[in-house]
Amino acid sequence: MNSRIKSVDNLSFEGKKALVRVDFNVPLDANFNVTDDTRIEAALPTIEKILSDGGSVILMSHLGRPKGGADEKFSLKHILLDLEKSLDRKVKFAPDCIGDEAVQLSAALKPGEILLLENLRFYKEETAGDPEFSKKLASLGDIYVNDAFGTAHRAHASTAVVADYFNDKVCGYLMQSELENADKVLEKPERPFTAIMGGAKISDKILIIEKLLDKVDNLIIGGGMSYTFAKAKGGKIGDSLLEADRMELTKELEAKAKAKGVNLYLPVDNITSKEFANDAEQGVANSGEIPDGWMGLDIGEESRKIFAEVIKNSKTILWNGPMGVFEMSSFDKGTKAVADALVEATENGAFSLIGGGDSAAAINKFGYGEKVSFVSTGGGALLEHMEGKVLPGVKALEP
Ligand SMILES: Nc1ncnc2c1ncn2[C@@H]1O[C@H](COP(=O)(O)OP(=O)(O)O)[C@@H](O)[C@H]1O
Ligand SMILES: O=C(OP(=O)(O)O)[C@H](O)COP(=O)(O)O
Repeated sequence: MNSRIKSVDNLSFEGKKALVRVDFNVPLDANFNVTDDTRIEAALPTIEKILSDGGSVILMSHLGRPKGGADEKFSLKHILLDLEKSLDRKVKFAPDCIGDEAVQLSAALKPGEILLLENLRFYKEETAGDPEFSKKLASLGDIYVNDAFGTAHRAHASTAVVADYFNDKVCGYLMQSELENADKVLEKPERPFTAIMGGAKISDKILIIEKLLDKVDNLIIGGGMSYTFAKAKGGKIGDSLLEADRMELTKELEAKAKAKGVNLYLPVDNITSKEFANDAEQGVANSGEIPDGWMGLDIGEESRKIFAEVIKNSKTILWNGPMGVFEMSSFDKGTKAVADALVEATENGAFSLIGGGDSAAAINKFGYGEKVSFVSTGGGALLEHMEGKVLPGVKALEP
């Protein structure tokens, strides 16, 4: 981790009010119930540390991407009960993240008490990184703590600019462990090092794939993005996902992999379907031989075997993006096979890091959360960190 930044362990919070940026951007169902509380649970150690020092905690976060002011749908009060249950404590709520009430509630906080502020993104000044807005937030606390790794790639008021107004600014335990685990993969990984990339879009992941070619021994590409590779080679992909404007790029990536001596594995067979539906008619097709009217929605049995073998023989594994439409049980076998191999490799001593919202959801769906080395709470943040970009939320904590 960046040796210039301090963590919560370097300070005592006794008698202090800590303004803590967390990433409580969690998924909600139609009734506004939290469907995955991983990010809430992940913030608990930092909160507990501050409270046990004798401090109080003011939590601030965004939820979703509200447009144009306060919007009930994106209120953080939807997560309040979940947070209280996780902490086993009462949490106060400020219905506005700045203003008189927030100031009064913060000022009245006693040691051991927690206040949650309403969604920061109800103000456009948050994403704009407005200094005046940042100053108002800063006035609520004595010490700034950033534990929002999932949002550390954003240079927003609460993730970066606010730090300018504090002498004491530190990272929380989650931020610290996210950075340390990413570094295990980035710096001197044990070999063989295998990266598994999947998911829907090449365009989202192109930078990281290029960067990884300098580091990995094996690169496995599955999921929706693999069909653009197949099409670029002259194959037939039917109605499978295609990013036509990225076809040239896939050829360049293949050439780069070859030049760097990286083994590139693409699916050799696919589970196909007539429709994007769990119960639609299914088939199997070799890669590059998917008939018109069919789409590839998962990797096939032979691909699963090949990928699993490579993964099981690896000592460092990075996984980002599912192998198929794992949300539907008919198309989750490729993703499950990769997850199984990853767990086996981890049991045999490999270090496995899983990043990306959907890969983490897949790991949790299969009940493997505790069986892999580290599941990152970051999607975009992890990828940008791995691409070698300096995360604004981390940079802001430097003295
Ligand atoms: N063959 C495919 N066709 C269509 N969608 C796919 C396919 N394979 C994977 N996906 C979809 O890709 C999505 C995940 O992509 P992405 O957001 O890039 O992953 P992550 O969040 O792990 O980074 C999932 O919703 C999954 O259903
Ligand atoms: O969920 C998040 O990012 P992710 O979807 O990349 O994991 C973060 O909370 C950042 O949210 P944003 O992408 O709206 O800035």
